Amino acid sequence: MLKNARHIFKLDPAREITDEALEMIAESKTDMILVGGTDNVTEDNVLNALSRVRRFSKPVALEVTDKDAVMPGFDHYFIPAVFNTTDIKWQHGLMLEALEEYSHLIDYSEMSLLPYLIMNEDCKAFKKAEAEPVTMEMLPHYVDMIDKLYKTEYLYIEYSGMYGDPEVMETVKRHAENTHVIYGGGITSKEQALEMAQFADTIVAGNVIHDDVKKALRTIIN
Ligand SMILES: CC(C)=CCC/C(C)=C/CC/C(C)=C/CC/C(C)=C/CC/C(C)=C/CC/C(C)=C/CC/C(C)=C/COP(=O)(O)OP(=O)(O)O
Ligand SMILES: O=P(O)(O)OC[C@@H](O)CO
Ligand SMILES: [Mg+2]
Repeated sequence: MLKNARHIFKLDPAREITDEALEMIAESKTDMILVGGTDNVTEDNVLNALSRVRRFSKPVALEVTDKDAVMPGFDHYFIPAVFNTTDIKWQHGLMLEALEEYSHLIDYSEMSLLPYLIMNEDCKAFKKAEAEPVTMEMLPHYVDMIDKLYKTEYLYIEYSGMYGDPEVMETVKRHAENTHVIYGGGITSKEQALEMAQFADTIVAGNVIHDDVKKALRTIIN
């Protein structure tokens, strides 16, 4: 489902969105809605987001950032793994804890690993995941490692909250030969969406749906 998506809206369950705005998002030409956020993600607000989005036919997936805020009903589940972390717990430690507790509930056919490189040093996810900066010198090595050694299905280049550097994305595109590249961060216009879509297989617009839904709709490139 993500493999065929060119454009995704990320809905933060911890942020407000009106019914009218949600309907505009869900009935738009975006390929998928991904529910996820870095903090204050709870069982209650994820359930609320799911039940509101489920009134529409748009595919909806959950990006799991808290093992206790997962529930049946999503079309797919993405499990983030931060590759530029300084603490292994953000790459697979918390995942193992979740598996230890919930393995009896897990259907692996509906879950995918979502490897992250978090580029915006000021964003919440960078701080939470105890990430370290990825320099231009190291970037090709990170991407080669993920693409050619780990051979992961996906690679998410995360600039959450700020528009990213096209030069970074051009380097990512050159080195990611097989992995499906997702770009997210600061997209608020069609021009930005088109620019990043040159380098990424999928682009994600998040905060703009909560800030200005009409602007958000203009980021759809499908
Ligand atoms: C019924 C059913 C399906 C049962 C499944 C059972 C179950 C509980 C399975 C759990 C599976 C599992 C292995 C879970 C692991 C969960 C886990 C703890 C993963 C670690 C998450 C992680 C690495 C978080 C770090 C931060 C991060 C990478 C976040 C993602 C990016 C993101 C959402 C950015 C946007 O954040 P936002 O809040 O919008 O911030 P801004 O201020 O910048 O906008
Ligand atoms: O919220 P924005 O900055 O659009 O970023 C989208 C997404 O990459 C966040 O995980
Ligand atoms: Mg956000």
